[in-house]
Amino acid sequence: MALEKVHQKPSDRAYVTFLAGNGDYVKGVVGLAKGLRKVKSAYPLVVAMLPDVPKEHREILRSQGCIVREIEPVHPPDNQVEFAMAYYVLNYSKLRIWNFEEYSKMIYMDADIQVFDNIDDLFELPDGYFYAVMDCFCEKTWSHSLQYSIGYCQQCPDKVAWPEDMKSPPPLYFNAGMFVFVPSPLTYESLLQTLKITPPSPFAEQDFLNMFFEKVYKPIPLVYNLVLAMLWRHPENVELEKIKVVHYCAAGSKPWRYRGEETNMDREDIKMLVNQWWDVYNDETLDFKPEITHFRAPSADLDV
Ligand SMILES: O=c1ccn([C@@H]2O[C@H](COP(=O)(O)OP(=O)(O)O)[C@@H](O)[C@H]2O)c(=O)[nH]1
Ligand SMILES: OC[C@H]1O[C@H](O[C@@H]2[C@@H](O)[C@H](O)[C@@H](O)[C@H](O)[C@@H]2O)[C@H](O)[C@@H](O)[C@H]1O
Ligand SMILES: [Mn+2]
Repeated sequence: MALEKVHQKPSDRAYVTFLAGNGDYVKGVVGLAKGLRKVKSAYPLVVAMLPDVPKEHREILRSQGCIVREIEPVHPPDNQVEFAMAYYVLNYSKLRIWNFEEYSKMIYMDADIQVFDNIDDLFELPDGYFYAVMDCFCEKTWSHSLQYSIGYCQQCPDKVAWPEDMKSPPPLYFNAGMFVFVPSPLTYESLLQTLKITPPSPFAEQDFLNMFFEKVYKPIPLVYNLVLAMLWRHPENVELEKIKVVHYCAAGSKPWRYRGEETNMDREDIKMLVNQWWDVYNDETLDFKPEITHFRAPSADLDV
């Protein structure tokens, strides 16, 4: 009796993260893969990885159901700028994801992000905009900026107004650790060509993406990307129980390296969020189980 295989509908939507080096960010990717499974996301996780990611790490990610895609690095033009973190120069390679044209829409998330509630609804947002959560300028990492020296932050624009004698406040600025985008060869080529003539700046590809998408950037609520510094910089803007996505980007907050010693890392809410990350990472019931192919006999015409 012939058996027909029931196929899952192939998805042209996916989450995508970025992995470089042979360090411990691979733990972040495993955590993210398990977190997306825990919230029953309908879409796979693609990992855009640089050639320097070791075979062992690639196998770990494949065994967790990740779709592994090797990308070539993207280097910014030569520059004298000091990046806010020296390793940020790596992050320009994120731009390769715009070339994943087999996907109609993707959600990018850093490997130091965890998803605690299903956010698949973001895939239904109307095309034509670049969706991401607004960042905060109050951390010392921003000390190079005019905003920081004035004490201005877009998270509380009325607290310290932008000086009258200076031109209008800076355009809304997003955190590039999470965004909804449409892969497109045209956009990809334009990104790479524009990068060649754009002097690098302290927040590397995040600054570049903010400049590139300025006119189409549409903020989405911070529940979709809680930049941890918001907890102590703008607690009035945060309702922790409603947060869907946590971004462990504050210094010392990477769960897999957490020691609780850096500034603000001894906060109870930080300890709770780090423990929640570990609960997902250590939960073996969330490990990937290769899909059992469902076979079903074609509906036989019963002789009655
Ligand atoms: O050694 C590294 C550094 C960074 N990343 C990737 O680049 C992203 C951006 O770096 P990071 O999250 O540390 O920046 P932050 O959001 O903390 O500024 C990470 O989440 C990883 O996806 C990586 O894979 N290996
Ligand atoms: O390469 C630049 C990076 O810039 C961003 O991180 C920053 C930013 O959020 C600041 O506002 C915080 O103060 C800081 O802690 C944090 O590291 C993105 O998260 C990351 O993906 C990447 O684009
Ligand atoms: Mn990050």
